[in-house]
Amino acid sequence: MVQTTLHQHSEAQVLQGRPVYIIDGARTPFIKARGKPGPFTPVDLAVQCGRPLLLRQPFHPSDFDEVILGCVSVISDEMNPARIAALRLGMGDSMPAFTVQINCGSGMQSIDTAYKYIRAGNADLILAGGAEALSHAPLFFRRQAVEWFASLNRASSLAQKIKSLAAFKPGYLKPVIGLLRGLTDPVVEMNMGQTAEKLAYLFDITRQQADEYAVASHSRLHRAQQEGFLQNEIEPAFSSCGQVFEHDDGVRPDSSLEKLAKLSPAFEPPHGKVTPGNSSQITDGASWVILASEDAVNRYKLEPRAIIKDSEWSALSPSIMGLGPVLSSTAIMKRHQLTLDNIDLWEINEAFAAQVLACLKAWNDTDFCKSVLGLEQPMGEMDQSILNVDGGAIGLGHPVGTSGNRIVLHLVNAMHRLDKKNGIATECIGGGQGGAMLIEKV
Ligand SMILES: CC(=O)SCCNC(=O)CCNC(=O)[C@H](O)C(C)(C)COP(=O)(O)OP(=O)(O)OC[C@H]1O[C@@H](n2cnc3c(N)ncnc32)[C@H](O)[C@@H]1OP(=O)(O)O
Repeated sequence: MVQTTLHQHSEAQVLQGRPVYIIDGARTPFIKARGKPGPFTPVDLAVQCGRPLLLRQPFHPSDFDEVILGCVSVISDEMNPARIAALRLGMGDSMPAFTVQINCGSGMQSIDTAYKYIRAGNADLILAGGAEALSHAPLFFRRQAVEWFASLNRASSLAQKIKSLAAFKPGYLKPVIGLLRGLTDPVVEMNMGQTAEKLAYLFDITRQQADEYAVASHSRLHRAQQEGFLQNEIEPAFSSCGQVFEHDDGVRPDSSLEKLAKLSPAFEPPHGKVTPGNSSQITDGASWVILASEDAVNRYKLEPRAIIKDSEWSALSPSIMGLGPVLSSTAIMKRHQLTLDNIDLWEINEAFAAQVLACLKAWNDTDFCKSVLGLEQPMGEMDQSILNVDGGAIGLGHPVGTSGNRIVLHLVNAMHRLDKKNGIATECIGGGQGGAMLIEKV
């Protein structure tokens, strides 16, 4: 049984303040990390999609009040990537900018921070994004190697230097892969894939169910690409050596249950259910959303696309972090007296197929809904035809600091295309948290 309880902010605390609108947004194509640093750093990616986004606005880039950017794996040449991106985007020396990090929630945290600033009257126009280049995740030396380098550095005489050099062991050169460390929770000592395995076990998700979900995810994304549903959110990215990236390149249109069934478990061999085929991919990408107050809308004659109605963050054991969307979305639904059926479209970030399916099962589980969510009745079954309608991170990839931003951007676009009134974008967060936003089409 899952041991956690829903902690909810009070209604009075969250439902006051000025309306906050989503005006526009753009992202790069998501580019699969292929075992070596990709062509773009996080700031490069943020600038690639930020430039065309800013150029099409009726106001000057310096008219923003603030830039907020989510980024998990900040590289050492780009400390505070938000500020570097703002400067490279021509927003001016006086543009304040800060970077937020809440693991996989970072790209949504930037939107939520902007939402709360504007709602409270502290700002009128904010550029909020996420940028991640997982292909650039660092390699570390192990501790013994760092100590050896330090002793070599300290050696002042020739004799000391020779002594230090003689102490070198070839094993010191074996790197520690920063990405693997970053995707492992240090408190429960489980990597993210193992947390999905735990949910598969707790909620009895079969390998076939996870694979079926993954096949559907690839096929929805492929259809969205073919039909041009993603064209109004993707801006091409141009590398310095002339490569042009126009499409998300992780999609495998030929995915089938037979092919996926052949893949070995990635995290709990030999019997685990989480494989490379039903996990989110390791990917580079960036996304931005522009948020504005009513004053800014009137001042610049903007056309709002959506209004942010509410947001919620929740926390639970890191070992079951994948249930974060259930907690945070339910808190919002309770506050607005909504049921699963009242939400027209859902974006649940696909960290793992088993994790998304566990969320759906949790909402339909009487004991879970009673003991964890404090509900008399289960929330019920979600209609999967309104969930991740154009695929998700299994096919697209999951640049961790960006995905939360992308799902909000995409939800708004999908609500307009399908003429749907409201939607929830939600995600699980490594370390044991969840984030959700309730969005309404304007
Ligand atoms: C809070 C959160 O959001 S937690 C989530 C955070 N993110 C993560 O934890 C990342 C999870 N994912 C991973 O760690 C990695 O993707 C792994 C370890 C599962 C797999 O890594 P890789 O082996 O590099 O995966 P890769 O995508 O290259 O697939 C390996 C092979 O599987 C096979 N494969 C994968 N997907 C498919 C598919 N849909 N159909 C057929 N074959 C497939 C292919 O043979 C592929 O090799 P190829 O690309 O040479 O053809």
